[in-house]
Amino acid sequence: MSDLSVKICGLSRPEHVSAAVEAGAKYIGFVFFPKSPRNVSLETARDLALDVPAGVAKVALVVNPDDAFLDALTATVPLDMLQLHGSEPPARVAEIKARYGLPVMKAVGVADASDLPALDDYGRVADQLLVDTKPPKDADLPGGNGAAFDWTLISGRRWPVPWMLAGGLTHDNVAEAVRVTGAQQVDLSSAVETAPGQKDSGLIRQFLTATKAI
Ligand SMILES: O=C(O)c1ccccc1N[C@@H]1O[C@H](COP(=O)(O)O)[C@@H](O)[C@H]1O
Repeated sequence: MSDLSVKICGLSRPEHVSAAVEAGAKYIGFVFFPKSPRNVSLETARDLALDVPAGVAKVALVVNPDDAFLDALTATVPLDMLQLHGSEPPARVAEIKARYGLPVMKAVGVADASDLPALDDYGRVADQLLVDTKPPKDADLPGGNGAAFDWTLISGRRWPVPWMLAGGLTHDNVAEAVRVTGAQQVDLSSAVETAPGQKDSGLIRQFLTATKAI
């Protein structure tokens, strides 16, 4: 039995939250980014979050948020973690941690070796790292594009905080991704959808079943 922790991100319907929780996901992610097909309102996220049992972390994915938005988010949605998926510098990560008292996971995009020092920088201030594929400069979304990076870039690398692997993970490639990187946590969105933003309970179960065989 695998000890791999799985985060299913970009959920917007109660049946998909239930499918993820029942299949063993340890983190549930809600996206607050208007350009994303997975964007949810504060009220939708609140209602979904209220159904998530203790022991499963409710994560809000935000992109370069200002304090006014974070004030409203944290006042409305019961959360266990903030995921910063924009270009927030380390000082802003530290400021958000201090202001809201929630653990912060910082996403860092990787395309080549020049992206790796940022992981050390953020590893000094964030509670967790999310090692994701760096999007192309002209991409609409800073993540959630279903594209993997060269996992050998982080093979054997470790940071002083827990970390998740993300970017183009599927039920077919997750075992190899874990073998190459040594990840103990993984995060995904696109591969458990039938179209952008359309989650599928069967695909969610299929992914979690695949991780149990690792
Ligand atoms: O999913 C989104 O719409 C999204 C929007 C803005 C920033 C990040 C987003 N998704 C995150 O991207 C990674 C990888 O996703 P995928 O499996 O490659 O689709 C994951 O952390 C998502 O939470």
